[in-house]
Amino acid sequence: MRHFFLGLAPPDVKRGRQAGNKSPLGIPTHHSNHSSLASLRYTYEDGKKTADWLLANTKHRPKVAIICGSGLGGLADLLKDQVVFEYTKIPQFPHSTVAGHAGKLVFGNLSGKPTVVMQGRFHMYEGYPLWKVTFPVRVFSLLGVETLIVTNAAGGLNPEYKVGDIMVIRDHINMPGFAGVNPLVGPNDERFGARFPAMSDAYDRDLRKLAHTVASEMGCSGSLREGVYCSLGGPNYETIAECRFLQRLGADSVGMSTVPEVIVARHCGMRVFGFSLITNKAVLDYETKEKANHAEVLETSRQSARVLEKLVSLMVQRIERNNNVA
Ligand SMILES: O=P(O)(O)O[C@@H]1C[C@H](O)[C@@H](CO)O1
Ligand SMILES: Nc1nc2[nH]cnc2c(=O)[nH]1
Repeated sequence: MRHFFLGLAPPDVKRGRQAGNKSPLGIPTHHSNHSSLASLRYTYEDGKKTADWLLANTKHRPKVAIICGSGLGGLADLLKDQVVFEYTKIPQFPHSTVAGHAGKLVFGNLSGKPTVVMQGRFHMYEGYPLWKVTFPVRVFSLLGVETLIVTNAAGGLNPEYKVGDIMVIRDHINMPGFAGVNPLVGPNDERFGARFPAMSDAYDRDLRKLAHTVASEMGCSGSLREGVYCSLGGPNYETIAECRFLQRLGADSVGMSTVPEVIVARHCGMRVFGFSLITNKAVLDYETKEKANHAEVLETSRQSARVLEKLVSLMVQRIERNNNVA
């Protein structure tokens, strides 16, 4: 295993056409108007610079990328012939700030397939704008990744779901998107994708089918669900009224991530598959004393991670080049 501690100070993010004061996360603290905010983003060239740096520092050429949810980073340990980069050492990469997100990018072979795994993702509630949250996905696309697998820890809204169940994501509800909070807001660079991408087929049908096949071969189809994931901004967990509202909207699980990554991946033509691990039941009853908390989320992830890891690695084994499933 090789670790990179090259001591490179991450170069400054492009600030569009605007200079200004910045917070420690590189987020501007003063904006003159909305349009200067919209032009503040990584450019295609920024993504290329980071991708080229990674390609120069590893011989791996991944076709599959996996983003690990809270407490689910153990998946990266299954990779053979690892090359590990700390996020803090990768030019322009944001840094992880949440417990259960190690902040490492791991390249290697998973089930014999060249794969890159994010041990830790970025969330809007950490103070990152969505163009930063989703930067790694564009870097993956520039690395040549064709398939993105996302995992997350989520609250179960569907009354049938139990803690420890794994939900194949069939579809999502982008709650912040209803208010215009979307990673694709701002000038569109056609080199990544079209101005108005469709999202009706965001989660690949063949990969969803494959997940059910693999789960039944593993003998765990009883705890495999399929449903709709709803993403909120966080960081607070939901009120009871919000949980009831989301249930009525048709959401089966609720979390604080994933959707921006999926939107950006679909925008640049990647095939997407996702799992929610149901780490806690959403609180729907005013009489209960139960409350969601991150320690419980991490503990459930720890207990159920092995099954999810096996599911993912068996699925990767069957993903062929050019988006086929073996
Ligand atoms: O990164 P994910 O979506 O797995 O993490 C979830 C959402 C919050 O970050 C955290 C709350 O417990 O878990
Ligand atoms: N928003 C939200 N995110 C979660 N992540 C894990 N559990 C939950 C939850 O109940 N709500």
